[in-house]
Amino acid sequence: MSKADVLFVNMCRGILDHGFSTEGQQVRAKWADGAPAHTIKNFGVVNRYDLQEEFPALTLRPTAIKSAVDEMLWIWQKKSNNVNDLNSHIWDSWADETGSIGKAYGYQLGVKYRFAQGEMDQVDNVIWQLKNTPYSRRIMTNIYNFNDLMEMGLEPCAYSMTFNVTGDRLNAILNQRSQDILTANNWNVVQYSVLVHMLAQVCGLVPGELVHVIADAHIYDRHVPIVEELIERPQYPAPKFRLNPDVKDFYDFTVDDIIIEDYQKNPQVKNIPVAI
Ligand SMILES: Nc1nc(=O)c2c([nH]1)NC[C@@H]1CN(c3ccc(C(=O)N[C@@H](CCC(=O)O)C(=O)O)cc3)CN21
Ligand SMILES: O=c1ccn([C@H]2C[C@H](O)[C@@H](COP(=O)(O)O)O2)c(=O)[nH]1
Repeated sequence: MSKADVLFVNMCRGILDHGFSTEGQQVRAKWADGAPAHTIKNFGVVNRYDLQEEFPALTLRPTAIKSAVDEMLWIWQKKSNNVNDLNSHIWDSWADETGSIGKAYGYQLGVKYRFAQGEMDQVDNVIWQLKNTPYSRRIMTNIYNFNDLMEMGLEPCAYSMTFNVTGDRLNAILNQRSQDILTANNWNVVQYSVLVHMLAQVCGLVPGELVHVIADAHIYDRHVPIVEELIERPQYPAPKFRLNPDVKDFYDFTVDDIIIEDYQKNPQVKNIPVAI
Protein backbone atom coordinates (compact mmCIF):
# COMPACT_ATOMS: atom_id res chain seq x y z
CA MET A 1 0.00 0.00 0.00
CA SER A 2 1.14 3.57 -0.63
CA LYS A 3 2.72 5.06 2.49
CA ALA A 4 1.83 8.48 1.11
CA ASP A 5 -1.85 7.52 1.44
CA VAL A 6 -1.33 6.47 5.06
CA LEU A 7 0.42 9.74 5.93
CA PHE A 8 -2.30 11.72 4.15
CA VAL A 9 -5.15 9.89 5.91
CA ASN A 10 -3.48 10.30 9.34
CA MET A 11 -2.85 14.01 8.72
CA CYS A 12 -6.46 14.60 7.59
CA ARG A 13 -7.92 12.62 10.53
CA GLY A 14 -5.75 14.66 12.88
CA ILE A 15 -7.02 17.93 11.40
CA LEU A 16 -10.69 16.87 11.25
CA ASP A 17 -10.75 15.36 14.74
CA HIS A 18 -8.47 17.72 16.67
CA GLY A 19 -8.05 20.81 14.46
CA PHE A 20 -8.94 24.41 15.27
CA SER A 21 -11.74 26.06 13.28
CA THR A 22 -11.15 29.65 12.09
CA GLU A 23 -14.93 30.24 12.09
CA GLY A 24 -15.56 33.63 13.77
CA GLN A 25 -11.99 34.86 13.02
CA GLN A 26 -10.96 37.22 10.22
CA VAL A 27 -9.44 35.29 7.28
CA ARG A 28 -7.84 36.49 4.03
CA ALA A 29 -8.93 33.79 1.58
CA LYS A 30 -12.34 33.91 -0.12
CA TRP A 31 -14.45 31.60 -2.25
CA ALA A 32 -15.31 32.66 -5.80
CA ASP A 33 -18.77 33.79 -4.56
CA GLY A 34 -17.12 36.15 -2.03
CA ALA A 35 -17.80 34.08 1.10
CA PRO A 36 -14.89 33.87 3.56
CA ALA A 37 -12.93 30.62 3.09
CA HIS A 38 -12.63 29.27 6.63
CA THR A 39 -10.48 26.29 7.54
CA ILE A 40 -9.88 23.67 10.17
CA LYS A 41 -6.16 23.70 10.90
CA ASN A 42 -3.37 21.94 12.73
CA PHE A 43 -0.09 23.65 13.50
CA GLY A 44 3.28 22.06 12.84
CA VAL A 45 2.61 18.92 10.79
CA VAL A 46 5.74 17.00 9.72
CA ASN A 47 5.62 14.19 7.16
CA ARG A 48 8.66 12.13 6.12
CA TYR A 49 8.81 10.43 2.72
CA ASP A 50 11.59 7.92 2.00
CA LEU A 51 12.09 8.21 -1.75
CA GLN A 52 14.11 4.97 -1.77
CA GLU A 53 11.03 3.16 -0.55
CA GLU A 54 8.38 4.55 -2.91
CA PHE A 55 7.35 7.46 -5.06
CA PRO A 56 4.87 9.24 -2.77
CA ALA A 57 1.91 9.77 -5.10
CA LEU A 58 -1.55 9.50 -3.57
CA THR A 59 -3.74 6.65 -4.82
CA LEU A 60 -6.87 7.91 -2.99
CA ARG A 61 -7.33 10.22 -6.00
CA PRO A 62 -5.06 10.81 -8.99
CA THR A 63 -2.36 13.45 -8.56
CA ALA A 64 -1.74 15.28 -11.84
CA ILE A 65 1.99 14.47 -11.65
CA LYS A 66 2.97 15.96 -15.01
CA SER A 67 1.08 19.23 -14.35
CA ALA A 68 2.61 19.42 -10.89
CA VAL A 69 6.11 18.90 -12.31
CA ASP A 70 5.41 21.44 -15.06
CA GLU A 71 4.74 24.02 -12.32
CA MET A 72 7.85 22.97 -10.40
CA LEU A 73 10.02 23.35 -13.54
CA TRP A 74 8.33 26.73 -14.21
CA ILE A 75 9.65 27.88 -10.82
CA TRP A 76 12.98 26.02 -10.48
CA GLN A 77 14.19 25.70 -14.06
CA LYS A 78 12.49 28.42 -16.13
CA LYS A 79 12.53 30.73 -13.07
CA SER A 80 9.46 32.38 -14.55
CA ASN A 81 6.73 34.36 -12.84
CA ASN A 82 4.47 34.54 -15.89
CA VAL A 83 1.52 32.18 -16.29
CA ASN A 84 2.00 32.23 -20.08
CA ASP A 85 5.08 30.01 -19.49
CA LEU A 86 2.94 27.48 -17.61
CA ASN A 87 0.98 24.73 -19.34
CA SER A 88 -1.89 24.70 -16.78
CA HIS A 89 -4.25 27.44 -15.60
CA ILE A 90 -3.74 26.91 -11.87
CA TRP A 91 -2.20 30.37 -11.29
CA ASP A 92 -4.57 32.40 -13.46
CA SER A 93 -6.57 33.79 -10.50
CA TRP A 94 -3.42 35.39 -9.04
CA ALA A 95 -1.94 36.83 -12.26
CA ASP A 96 -2.25 40.40 -13.59
CA GLU A 97 -3.28 41.35 -17.15
CA THR A 98 0.23 40.57 -18.48
CA GLY A 99 0.19 37.11 -16.86
CA SER A 100 2.65 38.06 -14.10
CA ILE A 101 2.27 36.83 -10.50
CA GLY A 102 4.75 39.50 -9.40
CA LYS A 103 8.08 39.01 -7.67
CA ALA A 104 7.13 35.55 -6.35
CA TYR A 105 8.39 31.98 -6.81
CA GLY A 106 10.36 31.74 -10.08
CA TYR A 107 11.26 35.43 -10.02
CA GLN A 108 13.02 34.98 -6.66
CA LEU A 109 14.90 31.87 -7.79
CA GLY A 110 16.23 33.83 -10.77
CA VAL A 111 17.73 36.63 -8.66
CA LYS A 112 21.53 36.51 -8.63
CA TYR A 113 23.56 36.81 -5.44
CA ARG A 114 27.27 36.97 -4.69
CA PHE A 115 28.66 33.66 -3.42
CA ALA A 116 32.27 32.64 -2.71
CA GLN A 117 32.28 30.68 -5.99
CA GLY A 118 30.87 33.58 -8.05
CA GLU A 119 27.67 35.43 -8.87
CA MET A 120 24.72 33.11 -9.49
CA ASP A 121 21.14 32.41 -8.50
CA GLN A 122 19.98 30.18 -5.64
CA VAL A 123 19.32 27.12 -7.85
CA ASP A 124 22.78 27.23 -9.43
CA ASN A 125 24.30 27.70 -5.98
CA VAL A 126 22.55 24.53 -4.77
CA ILE A 127 23.76 22.56 -7.80
CA TRP A 128 27.32 23.92 -7.43
CA GLN A 129 27.45 22.97 -3.75
CA LEU A 130 25.96 19.50 -4.29
CA LYS A 131 28.67 18.83 -6.88
CA ASN A 132 31.61 20.52 -5.15
CA THR A 133 30.96 20.67 -1.40
CA PRO A 134 28.21 18.10 -0.77
CA TYR A 135 28.95 18.00 2.96
CA SER A 136 28.20 21.69 3.33
CA ARG A 137 25.37 22.42 5.76
CA ARG A 138 24.51 25.59 3.87
CA ILE A 139 22.81 24.10 0.81
CA MET A 140 19.46 25.85 0.81
CA THR A 141 17.06 28.15 -0.96
CA ASN A 142 14.71 30.74 0.48
CA ILE A 143 12.24 32.73 -1.60
CA TYR A 144 10.51 34.52 1.28
CA ASN A 145 12.07 37.86 0.39
CA PHE A 146 10.58 40.51 2.68
CA ASN A 147 11.81 43.33 0.42
CA ASP A 148 9.51 42.15 -2.35
CA LEU A 149 6.39 40.90 -0.49
CA MET A 150 4.32 43.92 -1.53
CA GLU A 151 4.96 43.06 -5.20
CA MET A 152 3.81 39.41 -5.07
CA GLY A 153 0.39 38.17 -6.24
CA LEU A 154 0.45 35.64 -3.40
CA GLU A 155 3.19 35.30 -0.81
CA PRO A 156 5.14 32.03 -1.28
CA CYS A 157 3.68 29.06 0.62
CA ALA A 158 6.40 26.49 -0.03
CA TYR A 159 9.24 28.92 0.59
CA SER A 160 12.42 27.07 1.48
CA MET A 161 14.36 23.92 0.67
CA THR A 162 17.31 22.68 2.72
CA PHE A 163 19.40 19.96 1.07
CA ASN A 164 21.58 17.58 3.07
CA VAL A 165 23.85 14.83 1.77
CA THR A 166 24.31 11.68 3.87
CA GLY A 167 26.52 9.05 2.23
CA ASP A 168 25.32 8.99 -1.37
CA ARG A 169 21.81 10.11 -0.41
CA LEU A 170 20.33 13.50 -1.13
CA ASN A 171 17.84 14.41 1.61
CA ALA A 172 15.78 17.56 1.73
CA ILE A 173 13.48 19.52 4.00
CA LEU A 174 10.65 21.44 2.38
CA ASN A 175 9.43 24.27 4.60
CA GLN A 176 5.92 25.42 3.95
CA ARG A 177 4.17 28.16 5.95
CA SER A 178 0.65 27.32 4.72
CA GLN A 179 -0.86 24.28 3.01
CA ASP A 180 -4.26 23.70 1.41
CA ILE A 181 -4.31 19.98 2.17
CA LEU A 182 -6.91 18.83 -0.35
CA THR A 183 -5.85 20.95 -3.33
CA ALA A 184 -2.11 20.94 -3.01
CA ASN A 185 -0.65 18.63 -0.35
CA ASN A 186 0.19 15.72 -2.61
CA TRP A 187 0.71 18.14 -5.51
CA ASN A 188 3.54 19.84 -3.54
CA VAL A 189 4.94 16.52 -2.19
CA VAL A 190 5.16 15.08 -5.70
CA GLN A 191 6.78 18.25 -7.08
CA TYR A 192 9.53 18.39 -4.50
CA SER A 193 10.09 14.62 -4.65
CA VAL A 194 10.72 14.93 -8.38
CA LEU A 195 13.03 17.90 -7.72
CA VAL A 196 15.08 15.76 -5.31
CA HIS A 197 15.19 12.92 -7.90
CA MET A 198 16.36 15.36 -10.60
CA LEU A 199 19.02 17.09 -8.51
CA ALA A 200 20.30 13.74 -7.25
CA GLN A 201 20.64 12.43 -10.80
CA VAL A 202 22.58 15.43 -12.11
CA CYS A 203 24.83 15.62 -9.03
CA GLY A 204 25.82 11.93 -8.87
CA LEU A 205 23.67 11.13 -5.81
CA VAL A 206 20.59 9.01 -5.12
CA PRO A 207 17.34 10.38 -3.70
CA GLY A 208 16.95 10.00 0.06
CA GLU A 209 14.29 11.42 2.35
CA LEU A 210 11.95 14.35 1.79
CA VAL A 211 10.81 15.89 5.07
CA HIS A 212 7.79 18.15 4.64
CA VAL A 213 7.31 20.67 7.44
CA ILE A 214 3.95 22.44 7.33
CA ALA A 215 3.28 25.30 9.74
CA ASP A 216 -0.47 25.79 9.06
CA ALA A 217 -1.95 22.56 7.66
CA HIS A 218 -5.57 23.33 6.80
CA ILE A 219 -8.68 21.85 5.26
CA TYR A 220 -11.05 24.48 3.82
CA ASP A 221 -14.69 24.34 5.04
CA ARG A 222 -16.06 23.44 1.57
CA HIS A 223 -13.48 20.61 1.31
CA VAL A 224 -14.46 18.83 4.52
CA PRO A 225 -17.11 16.48 3.02
CA ILE A 226 -14.77 15.67 0.09
CA VAL A 227 -11.89 14.82 2.45
CA GLU A 228 -14.20 12.73 4.68
CA GLU A 229 -15.11 10.61 1.65
CA LEU A 230 -11.58 10.50 0.22
CA ILE A 231 -9.91 9.08 3.31
CA GLU A 232 -12.32 6.12 3.43
CA ARG A 233 -11.36 4.98 -0.08
CA PRO A 234 -9.30 1.85 -0.82
CA GLN A 235 -5.53 2.32 -1.01
CA TYR A 236 -3.22 0.85 -3.64
CA PRO A 237 0.56 0.42 -3.92
CA ALA A 238 2.46 3.54 -4.97
CA PRO A 239 3.28 3.86 -8.69
CA LYS A 240 6.75 3.20 -10.10
CA PHE A 241 8.74 6.30 -10.96
CA ARG A 242 11.81 6.74 -13.16
CA LEU A 243 13.64 9.63 -14.75
CA ASN A 244 15.22 9.45 -18.20
CA PRO A 245 18.75 8.43 -17.13
CA ASP A 246 20.37 10.22 -20.11
CA VAL A 247 19.67 13.68 -18.71
CA LYS A 248 22.82 15.00 -17.01
CA ASP A 249 22.00 18.70 -16.78
CA PHE A 250 19.13 19.95 -14.58
CA TYR A 251 18.19 22.52 -17.25
CA ASP A 252 17.59 19.78 -19.85
CA PHE A 253 14.78 18.00 -17.98
CA THR A 254 11.26 18.22 -19.40
CA VAL A 255 8.05 16.60 -18.15
CA ASP A 256 8.60 13.95 -20.84
CA ASP A 257 11.65 12.69 -18.91
CA ILE A 258 9.34 11.49 -16.13
CA ILE A 259 8.18 7.91 -16.45
CA ILE A 260 5.28 6.79 -14.23
CA GLU A 261 4.18 3.18 -14.40
CA ASP A 262 1.50 1.09 -12.69
CA TYR A 263 -0.32 4.10 -11.23
CA GLN A 264 -3.36 2.35 -9.78
CA LYS A 265 -5.71 4.89 -8.24
CA ASN A 266 -9.29 5.80 -7.31
CA PRO A 267 -11.39 8.08 -9.56
CA GLN A 268 -10.75 11.83 -9.65
CA VAL A 269 -12.86 14.16 -7.50
CA LYS A 270 -14.16 16.63 -10.07
CA ASN A 271 -14.52 20.41 -9.62
CA ILE A 272 -12.77 20.89 -6.30
CA PRO A 273 -13.26 24.62 -5.52
CA VAL A 274 -10.00 26.54 -4.85
CA ALA A 275 -10.09 29.42 -2.37
CA ILE A 276 -8.66 32.67 -3.75
N1 LIG B 1 -6.34 28.06 -1.92
C1 LIG B 1 -5.26 27.79 -2.64
N2 LIG B 1 -4.81 26.51 -2.66
C2 LIG B 1 -3.70 26.19 -3.40
O1 LIG B 1 -3.33 25.01 -3.38
C3 LIG B 1 -3.03 27.21 -4.12
C4 LIG B 1 -3.53 28.51 -4.08
N3 LIG B 1 -4.64 28.77 -3.33
N4 LIG B 1 -2.93 29.51 -4.78
C5 LIG B 1 -1.78 29.30 -5.59
C6 LIG B 1 -1.49 27.92 -5.93
C7 LIG B 1 -2.22 27.31 -7.09
N5 LIG B 1 -2.24 25.91 -6.71
C8 LIG B 1 -3.04 24.96 -7.33
C9 LIG B 1 -4.27 25.34 -7.82
C10 LIG B 1 -5.08 24.40 -8.45
C11 LIG B 1 -4.64 23.10 -8.59
C12 LIG B 1 -5.53 22.12 -9.32
O2 LIG B 1 -6.66 22.40 -9.62
N6 LIG B 1 -5.04 20.96 -9.68
C13 LIG B 1 -5.79 19.94 -10.42
C14 LIG B 1 -5.20 19.64 -11.78
C15 LIG B 1 -4.75 20.80 -12.54
C16 LIG B 1 -4.24 20.44 -13.92
O3 LIG B 1 -3.86 19.29 -14.21
O4 LIG B 1 -4.18 21.33 -14.76
C17 LIG B 1 -5.72 18.62 -9.68
O5 LIG B 1 -6.59 17.79 -9.89
O6 LIG B 1 -4.76 18.44 -8.91
C18 LIG B 1 -3.39 22.73 -8.10
C19 LIG B 1 -2.60 23.67 -7.47
C20 LIG B 1 -1.60 25.72 -5.47
N7 LIG B 1 -1.84 26.98 -4.87
O1 LIG C 1 2.12 25.62 -3.46
C1 LIG C 1 1.14 26.02 -2.79
C2 LIG C 1 0.64 27.32 -2.94
C3 LIG C 1 -0.42 27.69 -2.19
N1 LIG C 1 -0.99 26.84 -1.29
C4 LIG C 1 -2.18 27.32 -0.51
C5 LIG C 1 -2.06 27.45 0.97
C6 LIG C 1 -3.18 28.44 1.30
O2 LIG C 1 -4.42 27.74 1.36
C7 LIG C 1 -3.19 29.36 0.09
C8 LIG C 1 -2.44 30.65 0.32
O3 LIG C 1 -3.10 31.47 1.25
P1 LIG C 1 -2.31 32.30 2.41
O4 LIG C 1 -3.39 33.10 3.06
O5 LIG C 1 -1.29 33.15 1.74
O6 LIG C 1 -1.69 31.29 3.34
O7 LIG C 1 -2.57 28.61 -0.95
C9 LIG C 1 -0.52 25.55 -1.14
O8 LIG C 1 -1.05 24.73 -0.36
N2 LIG C 1 0.54 25.19 -1.90
